[in-house]
Amino acid sequence: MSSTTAEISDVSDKSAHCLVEKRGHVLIITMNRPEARNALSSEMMAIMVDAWDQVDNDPDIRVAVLTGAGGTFCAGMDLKAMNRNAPGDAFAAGSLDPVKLPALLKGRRLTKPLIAAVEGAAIAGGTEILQGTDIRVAAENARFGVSEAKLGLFPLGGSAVRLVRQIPYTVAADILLTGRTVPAPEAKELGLIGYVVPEGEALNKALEIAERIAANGPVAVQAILKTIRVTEGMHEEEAFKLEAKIGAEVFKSDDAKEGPRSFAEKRAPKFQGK
Ligand SMILES: C[C@H](/C=C/C(=O)SCCNC(=O)CCNC(=O)[C@H](O)C(C)(C)COP(=O)(O)OP(=O)(O)OC[C@H]1O[C@@H](n2cnc3c(N)ncnc32)[C@H](O)[C@@H]1OP(=O)(O)O)[C@H]1CC[C@H]2[C@@H]3CCC4=CC(=O)CC[C@]4(C)[C@H]3CC[C@]12C
Repeated sequence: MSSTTAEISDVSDKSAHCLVEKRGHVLIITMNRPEARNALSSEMMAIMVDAWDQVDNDPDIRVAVLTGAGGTFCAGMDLKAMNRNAPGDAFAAGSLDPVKLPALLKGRRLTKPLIAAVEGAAIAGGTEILQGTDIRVAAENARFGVSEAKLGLFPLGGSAVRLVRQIPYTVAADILLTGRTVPAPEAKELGLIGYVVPEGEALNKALEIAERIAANGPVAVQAILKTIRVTEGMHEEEAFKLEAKIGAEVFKSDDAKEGPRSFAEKRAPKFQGK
């Protein structure tokens, strides 16, 4: 039995706004308010932060998958709750600092790969959190957008900074300023997502990718990810120095010995993540 199809080892309270499920080496985080199209609630975001901590701190977890329940990824911030509790008041009072929004992976990135599995709408906050993921799979019916401006809001989930770094400038500016919806095929063409799969298949495809990553050497995977993160935006020469430092450490690991040994012995590697 593969790691992701192994018996579920931990499933959180099914009525919670976010479900966290460990399958083998993979942690699946499911935004779970389908009746509100998985709009972000305080409870949901608190569970997400705990899940990110679990991903980073549990050495047995090698990959994480973020998805939404009920055929929707996420409809962004809970607009009804926002009416009751305007974020502007909290900003004015200084009780909330939007420089870092760890739930949305703004100002915080995971040390393990995070794969997004998107069905249906990923709107506003939904597309904002998507930009904090590493690999993105979407169903044919998926649609994206950073629609905050349409509501007179600012995309404080980080898109005004991040989107222009992830897709071509003019398209990012268009998406941010018009708030228009981007269908999955266009998102794939832009490189905002990497895979388009038939409706209902996003999670399966994401788990298939997760399994491939989980089968690789964890020390190498995490070092590659770290290098991508820390060298982002750096001059090449400076970046290569950091890359060399991080990369050379990998060669000291047991995993780096096990890989070539398994090849010579004509068997699958058994990586320990050390
Ligand atoms: C600013 C940052 C982000 C902002 C936003 O995301 S704004 C949200 C924009 N979203 C939208 O405009 C999408 C609205 N929804 C739709 O268009 C459609 O529902 C859909 C296309 C998604 C689906 O269509 P559908 O036909 O299938 O379904 P419907 O019939 O329309 O809906 C079904 C049902 O769901 C309800 N629904 C849908 N969407 C929402 C929603 N977004 N909110 C509430 N309810 C929704 C709909 O009403 C129907 O219900 P019914 O009862 O039947 O009517 C923010 C990102 C992060 C924030 C920070 C987080 C940390 C902080 C904490 C704080 O306490 C506050 C400050 C802050 C720092 C916070 C600040 C703001 C952010 C940065």
